[in-house]
Amino acid sequence: MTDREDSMDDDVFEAVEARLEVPKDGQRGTHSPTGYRGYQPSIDVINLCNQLEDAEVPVHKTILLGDSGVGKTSLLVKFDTGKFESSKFSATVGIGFTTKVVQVDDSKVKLQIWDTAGQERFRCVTHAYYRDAHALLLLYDVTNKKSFDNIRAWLGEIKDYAHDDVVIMLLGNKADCGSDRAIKREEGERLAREYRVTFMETSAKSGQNVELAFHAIARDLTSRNAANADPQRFNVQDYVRAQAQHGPESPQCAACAF
Ligand SMILES: Nc1nc2c(ncn2[C@@H]2O[C@H](COP(=O)(O)OP(=O)(O)OP(=O)(O)O)[C@@H](O)[C@H]2O)c(=O)[nH]1
Repeated sequence: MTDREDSMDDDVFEAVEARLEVPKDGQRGTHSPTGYRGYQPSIDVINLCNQLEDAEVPVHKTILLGDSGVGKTSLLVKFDTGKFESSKFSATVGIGFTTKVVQVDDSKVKLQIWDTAGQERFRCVTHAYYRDAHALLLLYDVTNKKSFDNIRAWLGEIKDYAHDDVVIMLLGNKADCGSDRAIKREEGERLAREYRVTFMETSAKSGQNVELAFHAIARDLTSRNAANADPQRFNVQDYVRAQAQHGPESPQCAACAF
């Protein structure tokens, strides 16, 4: 997972990194007398190769949604960089994206992940992006009851603005906040069951289930694209349950699916 494209300019959404190693100081290797051993292509050739390679990787648009402060940006940053910065809370303004390449079995899948502003005043901007979304990660904060109560309203908006077949995953974030917890895991499970969406608790701080959430989405979207070719269709809920049981994370961190 080395390729990142971004539309934001803070330290998280950095510039694109070249995936092929570019010679230092712009120096190029020279032709070897016995062939091309040691030859280094120019940066233009490297960029062209990257573009051609990119064109073959399917892109899935995924959007992070939920009230302001639930941890959408933090979750994305954790997935993208592995870092969490608790001291830094500046509300997202508008919308921006970053791109991550995820390995699904033998193939690569590109998740174009859009981070939206949770604040009400940006809703009309973000609605426009729902329409062509393939997947939606809907977050609430397990320490904030209001953010949980608002999930029904978010699901209503999704019904109004997104495609009927959009993949939805409900995430109860900040699962690391033991004593401050206001919403039990069972309440999240119940809500997810009611709306027939996959559910798990996450923590952008500890990293709990962060990789699993995005990888499950990538797998589900890949299998939906290949649905005609694969009669044994992938079931995201079974996958999440199996990963939670046998994955590297502890039982308390388990994900649930319905
Ligand atoms: N303890 C803990 N704090 C978290 C977690 N995720 C986010 N936070 C903190 O919660 C605050 C809000 O996080 P953001 O990621 O900015 O929230 P957001 O949903 O992107 O907010 P908007 O941009 O306004 O929509 C920050 O202070 C984060 O450090 C988590 O998993 N655990």
